[in-house]
Amino acid sequence: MNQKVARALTIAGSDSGGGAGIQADLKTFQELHVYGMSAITAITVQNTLGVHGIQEIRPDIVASQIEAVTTDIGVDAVKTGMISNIKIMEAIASLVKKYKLSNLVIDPVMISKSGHALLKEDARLALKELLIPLAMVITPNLPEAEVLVGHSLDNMAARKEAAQYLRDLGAKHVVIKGGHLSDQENADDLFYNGNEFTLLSSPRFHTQHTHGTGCTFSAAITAYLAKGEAPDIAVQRAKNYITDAIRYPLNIGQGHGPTNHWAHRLQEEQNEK
Ligand SMILES: Nc1ncnc2c1ncn2[C@@H]1O[C@H](COP(=O)(O)OP(=O)(O)O)[C@@H](O)[C@H]1O
Ligand SMILES: Cc1ncc(COP(=O)(O)OP(=O)(O)O)c(N)n1
Repeated sequence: MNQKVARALTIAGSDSGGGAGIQADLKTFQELHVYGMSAITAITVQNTLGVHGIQEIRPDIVASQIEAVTTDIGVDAVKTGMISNIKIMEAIASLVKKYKLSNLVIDPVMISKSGHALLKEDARLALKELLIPLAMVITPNLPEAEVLVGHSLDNMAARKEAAQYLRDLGAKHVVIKGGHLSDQENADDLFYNGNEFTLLSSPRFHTQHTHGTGCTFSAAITAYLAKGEAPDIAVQRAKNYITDAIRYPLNIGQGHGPTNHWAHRLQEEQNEK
């Protein structure tokens, strides 16, 4: 077997509970048959009930992790998740430029669903100025998009304008995720490629097991980009992946449990029986 292996790097925080962050990203890469690598930005003490502590990693150590894998193994696509402070953000942006990591997916993680701040307020501007201009795809959830544009986005016209604003900052493709629109029947994400708007649509499942949905979705986009898919296709395939991962929950933990990374295999396994 002499097959080319697609390689993806996640630059994100560790979630000890395994539902979000680095752990969710690596599980997603593995499930989608992409070789996964990591640069850890912070260690969180976390479970399905919440975030109980954070230890940031030194910026030079974050940078060294990125350099180590980029210069040796190589990276076909990269994603960022939790980047809590400006110094780490500066280090990442400079290496993305140095190594011309063009397939960059930015999940602008700010607050966990349990309400814990994962990005310092003074780092928001750096996110806009340093990282977003480098993005192939950016995937804010609704509250994150509102912070980035600085006002509420309570209707579709406002969300389309926000997507254009993020394009103008330099992100080539924008997905404003609709998971937080809990009064809507569907979980629809607004995708914008600079020419047209598309809805990535799925049924909305009434479940408390949505911890790490954003991480898993952005990791799946990264995996498909690493495999050579165009961004328009990568986001749709990632939407299918996260939809199944939410549709068939694992029912783990006492709080907001993780998504099911094996779910996309259930159909295949049924067919094999
Ligand atoms: N209850 C749900 N049912 C179906 N899809 C969902 C649900 N909640 C979130 N999603 C989907 O999961 C992905 C992540 O969205 P979201 O939860 O908004 O992000 P985040 O985890 O960053 O807050 C999106 O594709 C969104 O539409
Ligand atoms: C270490 C770490 N990174 C990111 C998040 C946020 O994950 P997300 O996919 O947005 O889902 P929720 O945690 O908000 O449910 C996290 N919690 N931890």
